[in-house]
Amino acid sequence: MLPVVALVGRPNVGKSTLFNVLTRSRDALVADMPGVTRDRHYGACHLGERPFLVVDTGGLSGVEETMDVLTARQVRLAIDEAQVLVFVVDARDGLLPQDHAILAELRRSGKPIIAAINKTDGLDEQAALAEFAAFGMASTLPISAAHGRGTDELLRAVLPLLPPDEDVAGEVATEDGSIRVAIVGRPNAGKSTLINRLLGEERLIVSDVAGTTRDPIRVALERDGKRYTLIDTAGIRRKARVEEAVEKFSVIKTLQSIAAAQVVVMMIDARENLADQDLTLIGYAIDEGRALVIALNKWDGLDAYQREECLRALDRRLVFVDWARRVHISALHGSGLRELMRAVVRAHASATKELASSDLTRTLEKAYESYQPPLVNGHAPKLRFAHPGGTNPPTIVIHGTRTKHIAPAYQRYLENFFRKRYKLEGTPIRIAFREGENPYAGRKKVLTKEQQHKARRRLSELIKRTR
Ligand SMILES: Nc1nc2c(ncn2[C@@H]2O[C@H](COP(=O)(O)OP(=O)(O)OP(=O)(O)O)[C@@H](O)[C@H]2O)c(=O)[nH]1
Ligand SMILES: Nc1nc2c(ncn2[C@@H]2O[C@H](COP(=O)(O)OP(=O)(O)OP(=O)(O)O)[C@@H](O)[C@H]2O)c(=O)[nH]1
Repeated sequence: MLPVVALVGRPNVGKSTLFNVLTRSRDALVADMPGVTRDRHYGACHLGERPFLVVDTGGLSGVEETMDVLTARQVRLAIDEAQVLVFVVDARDGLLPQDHAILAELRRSGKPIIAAINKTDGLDEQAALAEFAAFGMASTLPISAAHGRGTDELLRAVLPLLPPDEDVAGEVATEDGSIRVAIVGRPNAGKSTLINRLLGEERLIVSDVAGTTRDPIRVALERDGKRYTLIDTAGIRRKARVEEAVEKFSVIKTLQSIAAAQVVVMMIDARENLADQDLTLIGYAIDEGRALVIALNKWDGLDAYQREECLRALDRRLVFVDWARRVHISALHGSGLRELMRAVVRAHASATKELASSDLTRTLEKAYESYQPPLVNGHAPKLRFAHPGGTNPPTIVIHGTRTKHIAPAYQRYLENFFRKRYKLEGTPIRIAFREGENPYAGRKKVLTKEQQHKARRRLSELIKRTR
């Protein structure tokens, strides 16, 4: 499972800024729960050699009476869930009594703590550090989250503290050739019911009480000659009650399951409206490059009008994942499951499809010929070669000039072109542009068609050898 690093500190010390640097996200993943005063952010950090989940806890005030009790409890749960705590303080404010109170609390957890002294830009670093020496901590690092300074050092300090990678189920699953499937969705969407159905036995306990499935459970499944490893997760709780604390908890589990899977089955209760959380989860799965199938569950209880309304609403809100197959199922009665698993297999096949350089380049040429990117200062960006950059998700590396100026709309056009050509259903596609790394770079000479062809072949051989 992805290890978890929690950012904790007073409000306004720069946790969100640091979070954005670590996750490189423009739009942080916000788990918005009704009745929760402060949102928490979750995101994956892929900067080091090992990815981890970052949780921006939203802040402890250190003064119990003045703060929302619920918020404090959620921060504590994040602390419980994390393997490493990054304690963020503000060098400009100096050391405040609240900082001491928060640190005392972090220490009670017994987890490794790194103190990040933020906003040291424009300050004398040594003087800033000296003040916080009173913490008596081994790992105290000056950073400037806003300027991205010191964050590499922070990563270097965090990585050795992460638990060893023990995603055994994941490895075994890869070895035995099974498809790792995460079944995610809000509480009561029917995740456990679906798994029980697929397995044909009451292996998991299903209950009407939201929140019966606490931990990710992995189960092997063989069906129609295909092998799967199913990952069931706790749903994201919505009840504004005592269990709310557990709600936040499970966001982490859900994200860990998505990270461990190859295909995500997003379960949506067709009797309920699509919630922002559903979209948030889909967005996270796409960001992580996971293949995706959308299962509209509880289709059994709907009349024709309700079905139509449901589909219309989905069409409107899920345009950004129009490549993901939607399957209507009834986990309870077992209908639609064959189609669901077929969609999973197809999505997995697309996500892991091997694409050939020569063919990719030909497709790129076709795409470029039929529609060219708009001119930049009177020059058209040139796209010359394409080669595969990896699978799950399929990644296509395109070499050319002025690629920095290619608009997102054109990138989407290319994505769609490649998607159609290779029939990539159910998986996101990544396109990466590279400047000046092609064999023509620096050459003035205009090559003939035949020379171009030769050079392209040489390039693809080179790529094959270096991969
Ligand atoms: N000078 C300077 N300002 C910073 C730095 N990091 C963050 N800030 C500023 O500090 C303010 C608070 O930053 P946030 O990232 O929102 O702080 P936070 O801890 O997430 O705050 P809460 O969301 O209230 O808990 C913003 O105005 C940031 O621009 C830094 O490295 N240097
Ligand atoms: N009518 C109908 N009810 C269903 C269907 N699938 C599940 N349910 C019911 O929905 C309720 C919740 O199902 P669960 O499988 O426990 O849902 P879950 O997503 O695992 O829920 P959590 O454990 O809270 O995360 C149960 O009462 C199920 O019987 C379905 O296809 N049709």
